[in-house]
Amino acid sequence: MKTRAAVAWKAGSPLEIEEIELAAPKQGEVLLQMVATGVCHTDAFTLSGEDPEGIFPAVLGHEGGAIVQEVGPGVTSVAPGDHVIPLYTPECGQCKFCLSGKTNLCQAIRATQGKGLMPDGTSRFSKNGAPIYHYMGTSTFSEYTVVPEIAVAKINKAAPLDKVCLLGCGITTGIGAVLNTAKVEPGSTVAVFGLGGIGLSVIQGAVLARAERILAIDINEDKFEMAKMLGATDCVNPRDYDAPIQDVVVELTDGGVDYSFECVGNTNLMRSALECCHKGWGESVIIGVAGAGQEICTRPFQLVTGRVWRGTAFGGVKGRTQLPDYVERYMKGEIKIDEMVTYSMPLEDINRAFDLMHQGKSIRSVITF
Ligand SMILES: NC(=O)C1=CN([C@@H]2O[C@H](COP(=O)(O)OP(=O)(O)OC[C@H]3O[C@@H](n4cnc5c(N)ncnc54)[C@H](OP(=O)(O)O)[C@@H]3O)[C@@H](O)[C@H]2O)C=CC1
Ligand SMILES: N[C@@H](CCC(=O)N[C@@H](CSC=O)C(=O)NCC(=O)O)C(=O)O
Ligand SMILES: [Zn+2]
Ligand SMILES: [Zn+2]
Repeated sequence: MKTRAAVAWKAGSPLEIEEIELAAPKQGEVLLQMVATGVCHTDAFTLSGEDPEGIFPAVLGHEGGAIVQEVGPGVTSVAPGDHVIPLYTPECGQCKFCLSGKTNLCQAIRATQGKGLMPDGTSRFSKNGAPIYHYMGTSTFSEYTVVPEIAVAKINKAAPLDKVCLLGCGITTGIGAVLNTAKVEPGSTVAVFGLGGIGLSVIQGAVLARAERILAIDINEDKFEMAKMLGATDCVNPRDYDAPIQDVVVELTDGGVDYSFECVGNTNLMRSALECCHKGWGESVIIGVAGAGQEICTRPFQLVTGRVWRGTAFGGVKGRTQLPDYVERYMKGEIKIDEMVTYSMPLEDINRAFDLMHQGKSIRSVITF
């Protein structure tokens, strides 16, 4: 069949909207009709050429809300008409990682996913006979996409797909980082570095965890209003101070925070986030994704004296078993999504969504098909 998609032909160039070919789902795969997709900073990161796994041409996008159109042979857990969120972190339930009880990082199809291919080692997308690669196993910047069955979470049909698509990455990642990865306790002091879709969702998570103090840190003060609305108790712009931001936070919090979260992808900020943690017990969670060749550093003494450095992907959330409940919590008003949608636009305008993100003017843009 044909599908209208935003194709990333090469790194650093705008996406091009065009009709491309999409082959039918094979064994264990499903064909999805995309209803909406968010645009996450990770899409921009890969498009920029900084992602060591970036491969072109590709159909990017990983924050989708979709309807199952057709299922391939052997698919039993979803049927045409089901509403789903595609998962870039699948859940097979059978691999060593899924069975460990220690991680959400299912590895059943990770090798082929990282090469832009379906589990059988081929792509379903093509143009004039030449392959176009998948992205993160989801490729949501297309009216139709094919994904593995283990990479969809079936959700409540009553949920608006143009909102809950954001649970496909940003909002779940931020909330999950607090609840699953850091396991923030009531009464804690939390610092959040970077107030985009991820950082603001960390604030939501911190509120759900009943943190007492939540410091929201960003160089773009336009983000402070939303941070306060979501529950931040203090907003801090590092540019207002001469001292390094970690020293400022330590001073403001009587020795440092219990938990910090880096939500930018800046390795200097990752160091600041670690070093603003309280001696003896403070824990810092890296969420931001940094480019090829970049490395983190700190004095080992920071860890010797009890600070802990962690990282998280998709907030440690197991998509097929846990994401449907995130949707229910949104439906009950416990998780805020509508407020995070700054712009909605058709696929034709998707490059504007990237521009708005780079200009710091959007939390999330949602593309509707
Ligand atoms: N680990 C995971 O599973 C996931 C990781 N990510 C990663 O998380 C990061 C954040 O994503 P997202 O929220 O979508 O990105 P956004 O671009 O929406 O938000 C980043 C925010 O950080 C601000 N910022 C930039 N530099 C600094 C600085 N030096 N100090 C403080 N704030 C700063 C930006 O300001 P401005 O407005 O001026 O740009 C912006 O407000 C990205 O690296 C993304 O790739 C995303 C999803 C999942
Ligand atoms: N491919 C990159 C790193 C990209 C990355 O870390 N992705 C996150 C999700 S970011 C979502 O917006 C992730 O899930 N990582 C775990 C994984 O297995 O990819 C690189 O090679 O550095
Ligand atoms: Zn993302
Ligand atoms: Zn698995």
